[in-house]
Amino acid sequence: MNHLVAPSILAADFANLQRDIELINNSEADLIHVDVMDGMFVPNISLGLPVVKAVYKHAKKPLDVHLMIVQPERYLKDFKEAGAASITVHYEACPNLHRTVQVIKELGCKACVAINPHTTVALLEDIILDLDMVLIMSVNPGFGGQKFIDNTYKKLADIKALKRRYNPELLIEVDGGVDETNIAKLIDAGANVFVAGNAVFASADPSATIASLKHPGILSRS
Ligand SMILES: O=C(CO)[C@@H](O)[C@H](O)COP(=O)(O)O
Ligand SMILES: [Co+2]
Repeated sequence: MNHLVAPSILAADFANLQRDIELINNSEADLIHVDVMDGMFVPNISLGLPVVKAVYKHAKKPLDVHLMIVQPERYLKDFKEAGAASITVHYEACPNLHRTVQVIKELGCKACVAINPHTTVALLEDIILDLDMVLIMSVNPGFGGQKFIDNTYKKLADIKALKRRYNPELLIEVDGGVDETNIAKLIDAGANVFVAGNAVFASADPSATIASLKHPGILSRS
């Protein structure tokens, strides 16, 4: 399949959020990545349900909601109602992960589990069959603009092997420090959904950057 690009609005201008949503709408982006942080699971607070609802009102692309919160099962229905097309919960935040994943699917959302850089891929073996997508964190969650962690490539090799064995349709998302310099190598390593925050919104021409993430190897800038 062709890979998907999901700009993260964490790096957007929150005072001009509608403008930045329209920018994504009119770009080659496939998804809109929404980072929800609670100041507990991660040392940062970002945005919550009212903002997700406001984004959904203007979004023409599916919302890929990444919950970096403790006990995310408390809010799954709320995020579905706020407009989430897919819901990502963290392995590290869910003691009853199987039940949490079933609830996400019963709500009609795509179910995704994220793992932090220190969490080994092997821990996903008994849940992978139930998932639509796995998110490999390539930075420690909590902040945009961090340096990509190279061990991600090893983790991609591991998740690719599990995917081949148990769930060939599984999507593999990479989140953190993705940009025009590493996306081609990440595609080669087996990832097919790419979150990009700073690479997009800190660039001079965000739409052109999205286009070049969508077509790596092709010079999309004139
Ligand atoms: O989930 C997170 C951070 O915790 C991400 O989605 C960031 O928003 C990605 O930002 P960049 O590393 O691409 O700037
Ligand atoms: Co994210």
